[in-house]
Amino acid sequence: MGLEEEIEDLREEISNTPYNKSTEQHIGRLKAKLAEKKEKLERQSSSGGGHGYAVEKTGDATVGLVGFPSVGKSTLLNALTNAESEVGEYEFTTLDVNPGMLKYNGANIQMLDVPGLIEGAAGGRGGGQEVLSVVRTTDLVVFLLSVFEIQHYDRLCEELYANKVRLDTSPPSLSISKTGKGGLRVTTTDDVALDEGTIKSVLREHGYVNADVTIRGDCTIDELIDGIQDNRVYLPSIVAVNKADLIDKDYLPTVEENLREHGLDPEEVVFISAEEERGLDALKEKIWEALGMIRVYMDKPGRGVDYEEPLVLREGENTVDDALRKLGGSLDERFRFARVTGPSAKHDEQQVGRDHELQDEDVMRVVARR
Ligand SMILES: Nc1nc2c(ncn2[C@@H]2O[C@H](COP(=O)(O)OP(=O)(O)OP(=O)(O)O)[C@@H](O)[C@H]2O)c(=O)[nH]1
Repeated sequence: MGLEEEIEDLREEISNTPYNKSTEQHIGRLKAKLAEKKEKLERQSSSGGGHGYAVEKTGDATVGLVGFPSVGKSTLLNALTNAESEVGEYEFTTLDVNPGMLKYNGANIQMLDVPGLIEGAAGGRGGGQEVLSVVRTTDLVVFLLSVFEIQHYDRLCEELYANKVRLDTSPPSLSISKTGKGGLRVTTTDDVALDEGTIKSVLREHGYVNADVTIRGDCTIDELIDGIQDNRVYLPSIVAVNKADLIDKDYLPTVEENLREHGLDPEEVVFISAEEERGLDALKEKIWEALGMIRVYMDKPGRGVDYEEPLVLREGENTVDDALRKLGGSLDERFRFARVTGPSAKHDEQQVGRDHELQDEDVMRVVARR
């Protein structure tokens, strides 16, 4: 039996087995087997080369624009990114991915129009796999849906999931250290609902015989497998609904209902018209927030505060130390302390060290040795 057939058989068995406490361990083993075989198949099919796009990332962050053909991706990209702006030199192995630079709040946000994300893309048909691999390198996924085709959202999510992109969730807290003997020793926090037997059988299918394993926080079998295989990408996502100009007020409740049916909150999506350039400010703001971007205005000796070109940081990389690294030059070595005024400061001109976490719209002056 070939790998593909084995995968099909496993899929069928999983879907035919009811999930309950008594079958959990069995399902765990099947799912782990399936995941391993899928990995193997992927390794085989990718060994022919030609995999992956070379996308040169540039700017403060990169956004992948994902949607079905003709939803208006190119129109939106043109509307959001300034054609005159310096887009820079990009090296693409093909021209299928169109880059553009969105300038917002002083930040340069690289936008990649990712076309060709079509049915079966994650299965490797139609070259979609390479395109999907571009999405894995971005910092944020922006789904673009047509106001008439909200249902496409499910399909897009499935394609990304199959390509190991996990949206709006974090990896399971899992640590595995191999030991020489003693079998599998599993420690979990109280909130972990998975059975120890299930956890062990999933680990065994992945080749672990002797190991100390700790899991903190509840997770599903699939999330556990994600954590063990350790090659998933975790990204935030937002949804924009395009062609809003084509509907009138009476149709809006229908769209909202469709959104809810597909697990989307109408309050959270951004309605836009790329063609008429409406709703774009709200979309830019949403992108900014989802990327967790932070502006720091530098107070430069003798030149005052530069409000035009802030230093742009991201949440999680927003300490004074991160700022120094991004500023470059010798400032890092000569740093003595910084003075910060703004949201992160207890008072104006607060003296802070390298560990201080900056917030959006702080003003910072670096005091350095000469
Ligand atoms: N009415 C209306 N039409 C739009 C809007 N945005 C895009 N269109 C139209 O929809 C069609 C497809 O737009 P594109 O921007 O080429 O779509 P795309 O997603 O880039 O399509 P592919 O290149 O096939 O992936 C064009 O005829 C656009 O003029 C919109 O907001 N309102």
